[in-house]
Amino acid sequence: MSVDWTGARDLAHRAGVTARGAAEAVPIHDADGLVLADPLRAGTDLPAFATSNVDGWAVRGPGPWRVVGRVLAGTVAPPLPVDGAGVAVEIATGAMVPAGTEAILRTEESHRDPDGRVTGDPRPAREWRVPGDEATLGDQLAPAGANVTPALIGLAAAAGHDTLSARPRPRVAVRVFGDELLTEGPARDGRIRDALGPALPSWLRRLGADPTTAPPPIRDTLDAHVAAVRDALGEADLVCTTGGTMHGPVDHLHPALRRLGATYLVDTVAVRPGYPMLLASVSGPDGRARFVAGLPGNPQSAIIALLTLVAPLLAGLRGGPPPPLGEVTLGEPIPGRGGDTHLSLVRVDGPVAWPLRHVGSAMLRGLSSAVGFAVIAGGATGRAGDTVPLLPLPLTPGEAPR
Ligand SMILES: Nc1nc2c(c(=O)[nH]1)N[C@H]1C(S)=C(S)[C@@H](COP(=O)(O)OP(=O)(O)OC[C@H]3O[C@@H](n4cnc5c(N)ncnc54)[C@H](O)[C@@H]3O)O[C@H]1N2
Ligand code: MOO
Repeated sequence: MSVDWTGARDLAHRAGVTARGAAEAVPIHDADGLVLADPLRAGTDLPAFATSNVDGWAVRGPGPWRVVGRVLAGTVAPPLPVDGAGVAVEIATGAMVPAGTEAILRTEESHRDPDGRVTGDPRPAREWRVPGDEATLGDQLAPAGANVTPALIGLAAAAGHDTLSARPRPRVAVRVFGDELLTEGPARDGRIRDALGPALPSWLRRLGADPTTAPPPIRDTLDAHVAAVRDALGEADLVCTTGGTMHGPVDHLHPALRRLGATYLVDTVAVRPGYPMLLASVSGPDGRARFVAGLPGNPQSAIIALLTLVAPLLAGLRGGPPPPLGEVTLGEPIPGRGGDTHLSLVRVDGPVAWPLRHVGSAMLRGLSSAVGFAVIAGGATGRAGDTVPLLPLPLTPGEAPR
């Protein structure tokens, strides 16, 4: 039974949330691209101690000030002594401000008298930071569910953390079905190049997964399919298969899933292209669910299945929200596909989306110059000027074709 396209995305995300593993303490150096499982809290006050913003003189009492020492960054500053006359210590940017400091005079705005004493007019504004200026111990710096970005890694380090609470990237195995597939050279003798095996790991990495290396295409026999999926389930949280989702003479995915005792979560989606996609779960040896995503063999349909089922599932497994949709205004009409959702490859120019050519489900040429798919809901038709959702391709900034 087909589910509608929005329902399929929701279902896949919820399946991921339900099956996600426990959070781990991941070293901050390995945490780039993960999702925070717990809020990030300040492990110290920031700054942790009163810290000079400038190179200069920390002074106490009236000037001219007698120099009584020097304090560099990385040391503990003794308090400034009380003296009838004024005293100063030379201070470096980043150094601890001695207790008793009343002002810091910048080096370039100070003078040394012939007797060595310091004179000058400190600026009225405080030239140092005090604990709590940026954060107080225990303050929430980022919520659970935040993406671990380079900026967040730096903040976590500054706030005293060696590890971050996150789930490791889901491991994904790819298995490509089809006796017609070549792994090198041009199409020949009725055979064509495997266009999915080489591309899927790169898409999967951009979706936050850790793809394992795909073996050569699997032979078109039921036994080979069962063995391939069983073997892949042993090494991964999710197995993405390609091809064999229909019921043709050598389409073996459904019988293989039956043999493996899989439970269907989604079996066909009311979307074009991509209709025969599926998502099933299999209980792993540890009792935790493992998943099989059946991506159709037509290459563009496979990418649609990846974005419809695999991306939300991975987001759920990683502890993140469902992947968000954008919004675009259609520059040209895009027909509907009857009761099915139509995903139409587009490029965008500002807020306006333009449909592309070469967008048949067996083609990849349109995909390679697209930023995503305009979503024309089932029963609707897209008119020029209509605002519709955009399903973006998971491209890193700067990668989007212009
Ligand atoms: N009688 C019907 N036939 C088909 C229907 C239908 O409704 N009734 N639906 C079509 C749709 S929609 C799709 S999509 C495909 C899905 O097919 P499968 O998932 O079973 O995939 P295959 O039959 O193995 O391959 C389809 C097509 O894609 C090529 N292919 C497969 N793998 C790759 C790859 N890794 N790289 C490049 N190209 C690949 C394969 O050679 C076929 O041309 O079914 C339609 N049929
Ligand atoms: O998924 Mo099929 O590509 O609708 O042609």
